[in-house]
Amino acid sequence: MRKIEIFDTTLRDGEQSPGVNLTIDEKIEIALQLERLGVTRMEVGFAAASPGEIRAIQEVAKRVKNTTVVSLSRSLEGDIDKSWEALKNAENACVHVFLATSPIHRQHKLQMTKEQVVEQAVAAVTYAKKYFSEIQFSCEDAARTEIDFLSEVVAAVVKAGAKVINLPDTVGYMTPVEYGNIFRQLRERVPGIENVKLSSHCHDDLGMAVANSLAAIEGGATQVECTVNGIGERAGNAALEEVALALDTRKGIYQAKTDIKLDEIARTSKLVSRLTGMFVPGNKAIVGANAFAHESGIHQDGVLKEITTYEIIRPETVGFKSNKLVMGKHSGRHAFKDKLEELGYRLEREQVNEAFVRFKDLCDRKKEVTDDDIVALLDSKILEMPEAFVLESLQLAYGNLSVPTASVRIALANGEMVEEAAVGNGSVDSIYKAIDRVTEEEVTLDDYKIVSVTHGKDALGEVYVRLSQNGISVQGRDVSTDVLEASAKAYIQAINKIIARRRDSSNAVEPLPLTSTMN
Ligand SMILES: CC(=O)SCCNC(=O)CCNC(=O)[C@H](O)C(C)(C)COP(=O)(O)OP(=O)(O)OC[C@H]1O[C@@H](n2cnc3c(N)ncnc32)[C@H](O)[C@@H]1OP(=O)(O)O
Ligand SMILES: CC(C)C(=O)C(=O)O
Ligand SMILES: [Mg+2]
Repeated sequence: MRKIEIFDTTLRDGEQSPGVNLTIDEKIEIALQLERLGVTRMEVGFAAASPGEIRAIQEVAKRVKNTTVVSLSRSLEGDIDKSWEALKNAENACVHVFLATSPIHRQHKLQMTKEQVVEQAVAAVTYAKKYFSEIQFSCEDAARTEIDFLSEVVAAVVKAGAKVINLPDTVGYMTPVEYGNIFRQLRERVPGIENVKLSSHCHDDLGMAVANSLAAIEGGATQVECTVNGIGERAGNAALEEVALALDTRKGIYQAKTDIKLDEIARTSKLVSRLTGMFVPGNKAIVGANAFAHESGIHQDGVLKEITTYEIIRPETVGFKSNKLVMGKHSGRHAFKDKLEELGYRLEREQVNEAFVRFKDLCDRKKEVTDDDIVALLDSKILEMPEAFVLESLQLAYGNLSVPTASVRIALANGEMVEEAAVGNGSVDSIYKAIDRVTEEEVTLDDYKIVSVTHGKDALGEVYVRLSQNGISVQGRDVSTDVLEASAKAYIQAINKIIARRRDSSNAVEPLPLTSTMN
């Protein structure tokens, strides 16, 4: 079996998804889960993008010990210096230097000749050696680069000291046969290529990112770059979970294995979805809500007789748990703690107690509490920030022929209670106007999404909002059986985040309340 290394770029290319902007704490959160998932490398950001990005990479690098932490850099000394600043305390660090090689990018974007591209790529790799023992070089838009020139650039950067060569299909243009052949041809043409790792990086513009990644493996790649849930620039990147499961399920074909702990996939997917606000469609392979659901009679008959008639992967394989303990109002602390451990959380006694109170509160509102409900409760707790405002109560007067009126009672940090009411163009609008009157914050609501995270009439609804104020953009989320309450809490959480960011423009990292002990 060949070993395939998984290079996760959820925190870099994944964060390039429009509307996604992770805080430092959120990046740490996801990074720790990626480490548990078993990725070989994780690209945490692009250090030169901002001082906050450098701090995020530094904070992740402090905590992650078993995975190589990567920062992306243009082929510029200044970018490489910043990556070093971000990574110098990492246990295992790698700089990922890139330069576009295709004619379109050379001519229109870089306005450089072939000779200048080779020269700048070599100079960058040579400069990076000053700091880093592990250097990955990417020929951006490799897939649309003339094969002779691609071979020339790769030969030059390998000679200069690059240890990993990544050949991205930056715009998702390739077919599997074409992309696999690029790897085959480079292996034939470039002297010394057997001494470096070859890596794929595929985008999903034509829906072929995973197929192309697998074709790259067949062509000789030993590293695959991908993101959780396939998020990323434009249509996204190859989905990590799909690559991992394709290799595992069809090992007879690919003869390859990864270090991915498959049963951590469901948890990782949920965490990334919640923190990025990029919801997973129901029909998404491996992690969609319907990925293991059988709806039609003939299928149901088949799986009842023999599960493999319609199921090629067991849900447990990727960490979807079967409900062994039924949790509800009559459950005690022991059963709850057992359930948390079954779901993969290892919490301190105090944290269990705190979660238990929230669980009991939910039981009063919901007949049966499912595993998803509990994970949602814990994840919403993880997101809590220092609170300038706390919603105490919410009342809404609504009728289909009258204007909705919301009244809110909100606790301020000094303990004072403030009440306000407002009318609006709908229930949510009236709630948000009443909250604005209390907080006196001028914010713009850039995005509002609502999804059902569990099933049934009393299902938990998750609300996601994105707010901005003077260039600061934050997300807020909350989960509740009452979507209007969740809407109010998500909005207040986002306002609290804006205040925290503004107050602490140096952006010191808050200790993580729960997940540092999540298993
Ligand atoms: C395919 C990918 O995903 S690549 C990664 C994309 N990710 C990002 O861009 C996110 C982070 N980016 C940023 O924060 C900003 O773009 C920065 C800080 C890096 C640069 O900002 P600015 O200095 O304002 O430049 P801007 O982004 O407008 O333009 C990019 C410049 O870099 C140049 N450039 C692009 N790629 C490279 C490269 N690999 N090496 C060297 N220069 C490059 C462009 O030609 C352009 O140069 P010009 O200003 O001389 O025309
Ligand atoms: C920076 C590179 C690796 C990239 O993201 C791409 O080419 O898509
Ligand atoms: Mg990319």
